[in-house]
Amino acid sequence: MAPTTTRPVIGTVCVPGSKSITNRALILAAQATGPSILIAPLRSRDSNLMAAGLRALGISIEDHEDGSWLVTPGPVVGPADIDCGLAGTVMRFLPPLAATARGVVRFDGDPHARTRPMATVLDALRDLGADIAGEGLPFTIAGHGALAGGVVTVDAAASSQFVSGLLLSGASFAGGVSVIHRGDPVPSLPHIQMTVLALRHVGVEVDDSEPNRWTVRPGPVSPWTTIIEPDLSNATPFLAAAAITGGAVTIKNWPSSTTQPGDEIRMVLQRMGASVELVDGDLTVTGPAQLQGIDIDLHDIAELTPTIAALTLFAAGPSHLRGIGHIRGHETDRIAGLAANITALGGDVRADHDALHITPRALHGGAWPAYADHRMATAGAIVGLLVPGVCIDDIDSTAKTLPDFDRMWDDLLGGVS
Ligand SMILES: O=C(O)C1=C[C@@H](OP(=O)(O)O)[C@@H](O)[C@H](O)C1
Ligand SMILES: C=C(OP(=O)(O)O)C(=O)O
Repeated sequence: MAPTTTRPVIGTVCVPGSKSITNRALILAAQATGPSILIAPLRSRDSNLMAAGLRALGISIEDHEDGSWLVTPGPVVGPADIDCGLAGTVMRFLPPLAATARGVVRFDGDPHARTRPMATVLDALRDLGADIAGEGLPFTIAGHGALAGGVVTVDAAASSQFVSGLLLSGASFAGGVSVIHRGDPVPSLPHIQMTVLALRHVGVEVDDSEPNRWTVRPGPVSPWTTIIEPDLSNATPFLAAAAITGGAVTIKNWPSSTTQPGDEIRMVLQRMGASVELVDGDLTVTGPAQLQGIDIDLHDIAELTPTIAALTLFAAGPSHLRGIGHIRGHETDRIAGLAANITALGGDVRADHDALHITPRALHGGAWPAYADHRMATAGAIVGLLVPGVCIDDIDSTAKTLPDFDRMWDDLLGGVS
């Protein structure tokens, strides 16, 4: 049962490392010319699965007591069985590296993972010289110890991760890789920028001067000792708690500049009427007496949709969340899931093929299925703050990126700061 509150939520939260940065850093460290240290990496199901997958391929990843990971690269070898769980970053980022392995590498994942879009990555790898059986999870790569690489055309309208995955291992392909996108606009483009900047950081040459074309030159990857930033998307439910209750929540160590699209929550909350202040790495959101509705295109920051949808339920007027068609391929069909859950609580929501239109009205308690989706679960927790009797069936789904979510949420509501 989601905890409710009758008073403004006030407190301070430290959010663990970014999923997107941790899993990029792991893939890059696995290809480096020497050991890398990841300081404060995310330790969650998605990042543990990435680490387990790399270990299965022969990469050494040592756990240190302070929570850091020492990654020592080695030859990428099969046979290996890789569990992707429900992690998009594992299922799209690891196969390109596995395609350079010597030996057979089998991939599978959770039941719903088998329905997430995957064929684009596998077809692209085939075009680049890989020997693959399967069209989606489960699939098998018969690695020959090297991948030719070269130019490949993909339709990445369903996920930016198709592009990021190919680029992240491109320096290890014999001919590098040039990825050309043809199709509707690529969603979550800032996540590709995150990939490009991470590659440059480890000395890989990337040309992204033309829209919809990214070229990675083959060459060495430098070791990377880095402190992983907090996960800004995972910070959003805590900020939402302040925004809807007229409270004030501070997130520690908010980066002053970042490649994480989650940073855009500042703009969203401001547009909805909250006050947002970033001082010396502390981001504080103070909720207004009344939030305003918002009409916004979330194509670039679609990962934030569940949190923003929850916020809009408590606004003064209607909201329109547009450009989010591809989130039907996320952990669950998030458009359908949000629409069903909001409707079940008495809410007024209309789902288009690529948008949610929400008009606030009084809600009542009821079931809020998580559909194994961490962000659906945290969206339910936000709603439950002000709607007594919201029952989230699977709060443990938050372990995908934030295993401690329920304790952190309770601590915040208990006024621990
Ligand atoms: O590259 C990444 O780390 C991610 C890219 C985005 O995927 P999509 O492009 O499929 O939205 C985002 O939603 C996901 O949470 C993480
Ligand atoms: C879309 C998400 O995850 P994934 O990396 O599994 O695609 C997400 O975390 O919101």
